[in-house]
Amino acid sequence: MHIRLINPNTSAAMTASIGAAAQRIAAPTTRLTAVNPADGPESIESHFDDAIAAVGVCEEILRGERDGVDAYIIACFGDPGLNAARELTRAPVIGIAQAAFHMASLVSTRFSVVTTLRRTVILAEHLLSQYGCATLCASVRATDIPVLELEHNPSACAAQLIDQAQHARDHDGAGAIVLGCGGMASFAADMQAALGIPVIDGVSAAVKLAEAAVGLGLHTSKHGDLATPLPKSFTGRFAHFSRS
Ligand SMILES: O=C(O)C[C@H]1NC(=O)NC1=O
Repeated sequence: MHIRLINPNTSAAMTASIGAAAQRIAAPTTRLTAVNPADGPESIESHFDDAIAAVGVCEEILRGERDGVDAYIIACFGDPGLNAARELTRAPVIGIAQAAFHMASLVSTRFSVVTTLRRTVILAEHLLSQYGCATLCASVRATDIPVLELEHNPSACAAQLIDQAQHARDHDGAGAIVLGCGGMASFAADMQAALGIPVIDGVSAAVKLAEAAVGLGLHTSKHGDLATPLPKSFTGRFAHFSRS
């Protein structure tokens, strides 16, 4: 099967690290390709960034349809454009936040999210509610690490992530930790060894869930709200989205 990872930000270095993390966990028979839009935010750390990034996600889905992709992963913790992307394909589309929350719920009764900037906490809280996981989440803790700092200064970032995860484990009642960024994938194994509790990276969780969905012969439902969008004209910079 062919799984396409879409890093919705335009950081090529983060796309490469996401692809490498996915490759470490994918089945030998799974072909992985990792891409990012040419246009859009270099990192996604706000509602505005999220909205702009969703357009690039949809463009990458349309490219993937031409490439015969079997499943897609939206490798940004805000899951930008997730349901819009699902309208554009019959293939499963897995968001790393949704994947991580559900994977954490299989190995703990309460988990905490450790994420980047404080202002993104509400994005995670909105997704927890949207996915029906809010009652399973003990806390969402911010490290105030800017997303791209994960690439630039990993050792300092690892220390801050561990510190917040230890507080979540010792004071919030978390039995597991969800990493709140696609760029944190490479930290999961060391953090799990240091903390002694499950640490879930959404990229890895999404790869295994995508493999499972394809293996089960599941497709995105085209009945109701995720049906292919109705034919309509788009103008100007979005003209390429027009469908007859
Ligand atoms: O929401 C965040 O802070 C993390 C999110 N932003 C990004 O550019 N990739 C991510 O996974």
